Amino acid sequence: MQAAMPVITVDGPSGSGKGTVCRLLAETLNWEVLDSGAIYRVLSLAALHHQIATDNEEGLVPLAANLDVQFSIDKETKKSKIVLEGEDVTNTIRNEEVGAAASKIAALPRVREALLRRQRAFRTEVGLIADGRDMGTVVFPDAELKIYLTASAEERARRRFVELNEKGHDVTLSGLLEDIKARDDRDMNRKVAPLVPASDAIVVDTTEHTAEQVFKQVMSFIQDAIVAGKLPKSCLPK
Ligand SMILES: Nc1ncnc2c1ncn2[C@@H]1O[C@H](COP(=O)(O)OP(=O)(O)OP(=O)(O)O)[C@@H](O)[C@H]1O
Ligand SMILES: Nc1ccn([C@H]2C[C@H](O)[C@@H](COP(=O)(O)O)O2)c(=O)n1
Repeated sequence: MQAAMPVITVDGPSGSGKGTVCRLLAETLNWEVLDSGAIYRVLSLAALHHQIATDNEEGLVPLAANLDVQFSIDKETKKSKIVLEGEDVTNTIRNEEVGAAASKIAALPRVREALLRRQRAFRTEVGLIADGRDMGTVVFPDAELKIYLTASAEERARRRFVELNEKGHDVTLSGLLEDIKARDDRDMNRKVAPLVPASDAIVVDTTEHTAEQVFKQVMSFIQDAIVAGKLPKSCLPK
């Protein structure tokens, strides 16, 4: 039987820099990425399209189990592309309303259960970088390396403010801080798979560090894991 491919999990609250670090890691190691938040976001958009409320677990479970979504990498731009029921939703799923709805849907135990197999299926031919909230605790408890990124809520709101301002969105820092705190509260205090560091995760507070510094730090943890025999030396670029 073929051995399971190695997994590095990167969990943490919204705006802690998971997506940024995961993209850099995947490029460097030439591994696949599972953006599990995108799956919850796509489901919340599908629920909106099908007029299913975010607290209607009965209605959401079959939608989650049969979600017609494709994740791919655009060959020219090298950016990820997400198609839901034939519609390109790559940008639509990134807005704050969809994020908040995703966080509500994600609190429903049977919805999470229905999405488990789809997430685990990302562990295929090469190594996997898994980005989310419960990657190290529930989805890949046997991951070779687990990272938990965090940062103060104020810094995370500031980062989001800069990002959305650059994209021309009309947002306020105080509004974003409120949204981030509400999302933290829901994600950290739900009954199933709450956002907590796995007991064997390395916790990195990124508040005072640039994305490049955080990436370098995580690369040093990968080096340590190789020395400890947890990750194969072949995972590093020649
Ligand atoms: N260490 C950092 N310092 C400053 N800005 C950062 C840092 N890491 C990421 N950013 C910026 O902060 C914003 C949020 O980062 P990112 O999307 O990677 O966070 P995330 O944890 O994946 O959030 P979410 O869970 O909501 O998807 C982006 O604009 C990104 O460029
Ligand atoms: N593994 C995951 C990933 C995401 N969620 C939920 C909770 C988040 O607030 C929401 C959106 O995630 P984001 O794209 O901002 O990372 O989805 C979860 O519960 N478990």
